[in-house]
Amino acid sequence: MSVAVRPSGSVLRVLVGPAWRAAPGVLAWAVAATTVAAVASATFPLGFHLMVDGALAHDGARVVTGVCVVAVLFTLAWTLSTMAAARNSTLTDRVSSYLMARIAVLINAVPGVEHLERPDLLSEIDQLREGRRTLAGAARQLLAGWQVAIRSIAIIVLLATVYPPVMVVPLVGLAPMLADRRASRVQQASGDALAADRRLADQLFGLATTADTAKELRTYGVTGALAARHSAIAERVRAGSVRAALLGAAWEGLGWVCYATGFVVVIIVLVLRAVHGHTSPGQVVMAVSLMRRAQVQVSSATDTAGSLAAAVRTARRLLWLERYAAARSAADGAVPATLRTGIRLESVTFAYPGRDEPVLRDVDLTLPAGATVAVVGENGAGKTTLVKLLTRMYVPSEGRILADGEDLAAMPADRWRERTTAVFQDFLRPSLTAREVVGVGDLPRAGDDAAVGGAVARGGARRVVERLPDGLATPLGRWFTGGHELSGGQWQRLALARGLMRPAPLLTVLDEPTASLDAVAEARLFARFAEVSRAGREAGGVTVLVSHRFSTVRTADLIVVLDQGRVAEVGDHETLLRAGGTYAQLFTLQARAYLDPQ
Ligand SMILES: Nc1ncnc2c1ncn2[C@@H]1O[C@H](COP(=O)(O)OP(=O)(O)OP(=O)(O)O)[C@@H](O)[C@H]1O
Repeated sequence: MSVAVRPSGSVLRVLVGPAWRAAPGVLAWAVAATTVAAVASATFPLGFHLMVDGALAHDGARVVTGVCVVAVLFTLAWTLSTMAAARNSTLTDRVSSYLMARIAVLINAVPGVEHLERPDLLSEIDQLREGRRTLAGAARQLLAGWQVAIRSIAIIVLLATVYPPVMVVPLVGLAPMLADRRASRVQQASGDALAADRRLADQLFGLATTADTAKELRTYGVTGALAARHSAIAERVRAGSVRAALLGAAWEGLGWVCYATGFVVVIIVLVLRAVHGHTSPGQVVMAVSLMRRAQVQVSSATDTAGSLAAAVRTARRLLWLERYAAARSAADGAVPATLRTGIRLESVTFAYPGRDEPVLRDVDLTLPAGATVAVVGENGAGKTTLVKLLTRMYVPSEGRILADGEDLAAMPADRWRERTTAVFQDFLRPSLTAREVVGVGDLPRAGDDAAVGGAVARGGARRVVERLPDGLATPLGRWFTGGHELSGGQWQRLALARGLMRPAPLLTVLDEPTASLDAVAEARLFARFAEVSRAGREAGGVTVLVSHRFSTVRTADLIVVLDQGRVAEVGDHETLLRAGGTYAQLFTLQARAYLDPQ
């Protein structure tokens, strides 16, 4: 699937809509002020014509009128332009904040995580994020374009009164505009080609400067190699950008040479007409002033066109994201209130988008209502992928997943997720208060101390909270001044408590969330999750545990062994042990290692 950055919808809506929504009053004021300032600034050379011809004809009244015209129009134009510039920057700031919020909402409105894992979609999102400021300035650029249009019309009308063929002078300005568009396309192609490298360089920089990764990187002594790799990629990005900038500058230079040639020819024609008495000296002065102003308009038009072209590209990316999110949020199937039969996977095959090789193949499986199910298998067997399908982060490439007969793919993902809870190996460590860190597991009850306290107790995190200086009100993490940092195991316990916030979930996923706990603590915690799940038996919730620890796995009602994306064995501990297959071998190996660590 290629990224569709070619929307048929209204780009103009995305260019102007955010400004109208973010600051309608400021926008209306800016349009009025810009219009009046543009007319005033374009017509004041009329005063030069009156002054020069009045002086040559010794007509004092005309000279005074000319001076008044220049003074009034010039003052009006400057005052309004200055005020409009200040308001426009407020407008850009407000639109930028609005867009930031909008982009965040849209990224999160996409039900799955494909757009956050696929490099080509990530590039689009990165460029949208980076281009946000340019898009925020679109209303300002459109106003600048409007100003240029008004001034250009006024200039053309005044030039026509001097010598009609001179009206075409502003047309010569098309050359730099076209050249500028060409330059902008060159820059965009380069930006697109370098996007992946840029992201990689950012990621390497982040790795080399973040505390989370510092320990491991220093232990392996890879910081030097990392810095060298970052420099090499950054250099590649820099060289590519410079090449594109030079090529763009060459196109722009060519456009301006064409324009300058036309300008010189027109001045020669006007001077010759004045020498032969076809044009008054005042008109020549006015025409030269107007032509100079026409040149400024062309320059503004090219600047505006360049910025608008960049804004249009970002607008198209925003439209793409809007459609991408809408297309993936269209499901309206019902989410069962409780599970009676359970969750069934029917011939599920799944390949990550852009990959040919399936990660899961022909998976047929029933996870009975109320059961605790352990999923085991070697690294890369597809356990986390199975969890991603169950939590609706992805939909199967083939086959279906049914919750009491209802297809998960037909349900709104957020509605299904409201009835699920999960704790992952790479769980969140948000810099929030302890209450919020746990409470976000069920946002509507995040401020309910009884609910949070209950989850803390069930998650085995009571002692962690008791040791905090301000209990649940203690800010955690290193981003807060005075934030209290926790150990890996303490964070993990809070993550588990978070996973226990939701009442009666239909699906509880524990994807190796207990790596920082010892085997006994893990077994105890899983038992607690299973207990919670059984306590809400009337909801029929299924608990899925991904673990490499067989001491925990053996307690599950059902054990699924995955091997290279296929279901190799299914059954309870006793059955699988008796069958003497992969599970029995792995279990025996691990049990022996525990009993005889030599
Ligand atoms: N976002 C992704 N895009 C492409 N391929 C992926 C992605 N995530 C995982 N894979 C691939 O899918 C396969 C299964 O990965 P998965 O994470 O499901 O395995 P796992 O059984 O959970 O492994 P582990 O025990 O190491 O956690 C692997 O070969 C992996 O490379």
